[in-house]
Amino acid sequence: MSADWAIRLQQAGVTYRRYAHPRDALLEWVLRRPRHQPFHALQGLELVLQAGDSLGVVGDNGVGKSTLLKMLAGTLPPTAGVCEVRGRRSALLELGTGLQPEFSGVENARMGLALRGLDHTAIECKLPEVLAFAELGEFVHQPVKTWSSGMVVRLVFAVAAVIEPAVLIVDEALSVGDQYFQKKSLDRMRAILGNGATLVFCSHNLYQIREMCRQAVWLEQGRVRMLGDAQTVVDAYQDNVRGRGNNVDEGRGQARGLAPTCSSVGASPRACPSSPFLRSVTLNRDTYQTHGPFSVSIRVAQGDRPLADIHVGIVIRRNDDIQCYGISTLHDGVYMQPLGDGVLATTFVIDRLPLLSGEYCLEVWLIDASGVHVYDSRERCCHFRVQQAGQQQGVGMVWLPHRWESPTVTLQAGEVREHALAE
Ligand SMILES: Nc1ncnc2c1ncn2[C@@H]1O[C@H](COP(=O)(O)OP(=O)(O)OP(=O)(O)O)[C@@H](O)[C@H]1O
Repeated sequence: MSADWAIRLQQAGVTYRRYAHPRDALLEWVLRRPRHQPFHALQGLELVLQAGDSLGVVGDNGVGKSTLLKMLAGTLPPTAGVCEVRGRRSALLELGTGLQPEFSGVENARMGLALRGLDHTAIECKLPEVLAFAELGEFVHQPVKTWSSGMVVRLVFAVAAVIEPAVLIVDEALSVGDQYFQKKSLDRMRAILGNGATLVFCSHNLYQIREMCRQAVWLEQGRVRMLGDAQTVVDAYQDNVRGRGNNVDEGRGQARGLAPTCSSVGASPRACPSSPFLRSVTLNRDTYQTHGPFSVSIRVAQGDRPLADIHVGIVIRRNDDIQCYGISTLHDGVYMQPLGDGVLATTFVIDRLPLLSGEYCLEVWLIDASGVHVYDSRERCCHFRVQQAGQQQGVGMVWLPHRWESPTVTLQAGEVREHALAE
């Protein structure tokens, strides 16, 4: 094992005490007799994370992800085994953890920095940076109990991020921030990683896990089901979820609910309603032929974002929810073209559509240059039908390029079967 480890778990576990009734905890303490059931939230975790590495944590609800992050953050000691973390750690856990609701934002920021080991001089030095990052304006002087959850996460992330931790631990909390702050936070996390810190990141947004993390761990009922490179682990987890017939958030969760889908507003099957960012997604027709041309026109508002920071991702999905294909301008290395008036446009073209008969729809995302942040999205929009000429094009979902190889046989009339069998 390399000496450069930042996190080391050896048979680590956490067992909670579960009480049938809240008063049982008090009675247990007073009577000195157990009145709880032990619940093993984490068991036998073995993990070594090298300094500078990044680990995503995935798994269903209630499998122990937050418990693991709390243990790594030091707020919940393991009840079994060993959990070691090297260097200054900073954690963004459940929303509002450690905040004093009656204190103002500034007072909470000071307290947060002190809890992370900064002395008075260092706190006063870092405080302006925290406040500038959080961008809360005059609200920082108000008690945090009057804040929205998005404002709370701004302050908590700012405190967690500005101290340049050796180990940064981020739980799902980021998802309550607005789009602007989510992007800012993800960019900051990348910068911290780039400076050599170690990251542990838990999210139900698997796209973000894939993009942010080199490794991932999949937890199941408090145990490690799989540990390895993020792509492999996330793919395996998604396969497992799909196998159970559930939908899994592949990364559009952030943008979910931002705008109505076509079907929900009863719009034309070929065009999606506009929104501030994704102005229009338009199909040139509503029925296509297998091997015929297919194109989608997309227009977006540039806003104040640089051209290089605006990319479009597109997914074709069949009506049984199978994702047929997804690609983006980012992955293809192309940029949208300005049309004037702050509008950018591109057309996604398939010259010979390989899809076979069926009903399909589109998903379109507007993403940034890191590929992590989603500015806007449309889900299950622009429904269309594909018709194939007949069985000669095959059965299934998609026509695959193919050929049949067999020895050349020259057959004479009347000797078809004998000759073919002799071969
Ligand atoms: N303080 C506690 N006392 C008893 N049981 C707890 C306590 N905290 C969590 N648990 C239980 O431990 C298990 C793991 O909880 P945890 O919050 O770590 O799951 P999670 O994977 O983060 O879930 P989610 O994705 O829903 O946030 C759950 O069954 C939960 O009910």
